[in-house]
Amino acid sequence: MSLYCGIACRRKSFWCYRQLSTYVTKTRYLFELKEDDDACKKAQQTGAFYLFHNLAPLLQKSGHQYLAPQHSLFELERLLGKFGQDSQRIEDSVLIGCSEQQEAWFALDLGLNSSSSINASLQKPEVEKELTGSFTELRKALYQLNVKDASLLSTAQALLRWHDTHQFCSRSGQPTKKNMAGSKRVCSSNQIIYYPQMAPVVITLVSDGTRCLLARQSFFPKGMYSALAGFCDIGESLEETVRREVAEEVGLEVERLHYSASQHWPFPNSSLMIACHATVKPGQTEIRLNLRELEAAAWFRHDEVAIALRRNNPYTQQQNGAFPFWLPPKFAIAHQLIKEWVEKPIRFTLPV
Ligand SMILES: NC(=O)c1ccc[n+]([C@@H]2O[C@H](COP(=O)([O-])OP(=O)(O)OC[C@H]3O[C@@H](n4cnc5c(N)ncnc54)[C@H](O)[C@@H]3O)[C@@H](O)[C@H]2O)c1
Ligand SMILES: [Mg+2]
Repeated sequence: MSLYCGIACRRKSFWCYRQLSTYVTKTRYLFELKEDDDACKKAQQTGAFYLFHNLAPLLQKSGHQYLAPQHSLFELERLLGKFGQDSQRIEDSVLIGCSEQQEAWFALDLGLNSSSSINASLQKPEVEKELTGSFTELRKALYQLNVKDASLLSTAQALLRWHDTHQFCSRSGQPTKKNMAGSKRVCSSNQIIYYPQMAPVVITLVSDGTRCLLARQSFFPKGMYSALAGFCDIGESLEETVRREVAEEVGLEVERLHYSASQHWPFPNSSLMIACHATVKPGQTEIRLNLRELEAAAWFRHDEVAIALRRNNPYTQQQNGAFPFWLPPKFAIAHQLIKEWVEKPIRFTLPV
């Protein structure tokens, strides 16, 4: 950014935004709303609100799809008034993004206990009737939302859950207060700042060159297999987590690693999934299953996996009572990782 633009920015003139790309302008606008409560409150005037009830988003069915309706501040104030709630409750909303035209997007949960208003939570059936929608479990609806809404509602649910479970300071026990945007909470007595956290999880597709290793946990739907996954322990690098988790879960030693992609995964809490491919030492492919962690694990041939990728889950039981194996849905990073292995040879770069 040129000096002139830098000086102009300090005067917050429009000119400096004109030189920046839309994405940079949008990112800086969101940064400003997180840092400046007054700017964030002002943005609510022209913003759009996504509503939740006990972490379930308000959705409307449209054919096989779900739509996520937005509500203006005026509509929200009218709704709260209709149910005898003061508009103070809107202070519980969290900033979750904005449009390219800098229309800020917020999420507000009408079912969780409010820390800003004395009123009780709103009753779900009445609100659903008024808004002609239904508060739907996100995990069920995720398959039928468009990519933008799925990502936005996942972020919103994670942030709303985080605020609901971090109402008090873990050191003083005193109440914490969120800033207008909901990007942090501060302890009212010792000023400790708490930031929303995601737990890093590695998800690894281990291969021996021709086959890949898939596993299932006992609570997986019948027949579903996925890549190995595990939370990073404190102090570990990602490479160390991959090595440990594969050794822990299937008793194998990985030797090379290739980073693939990452994904925010809101279930059951907020995880940051970091997806990698890994290879095992040739000839050292005997699986020694850790039954504490997994129900089953096996090597699968390329052709078997390619067929399973095309199978819609959940697959119906066969005559012999078996469930042919199937894979996580397309929006799960496990599916993308497995699809990547099927479709193109992986160039392993990192030694583990
Ligand atoms: N998006 C996807 O494609 C995909 C695929 C597989 C798993 N996952 C997710 O990855 C996560 C980890 O999978 P896993 O269960 O095999 O992990 P895992 O193998 O580490 O086993 C889970 C255990 O890890 C311990 N643990 C350590 N840190 C934890 C933390 N921060 N939160 C919760 N438990 C913690 C707990 O004892 C827990 O029982 C799960 O939340 C799962 O939903 C996502
Ligand atoms: Mg695991």
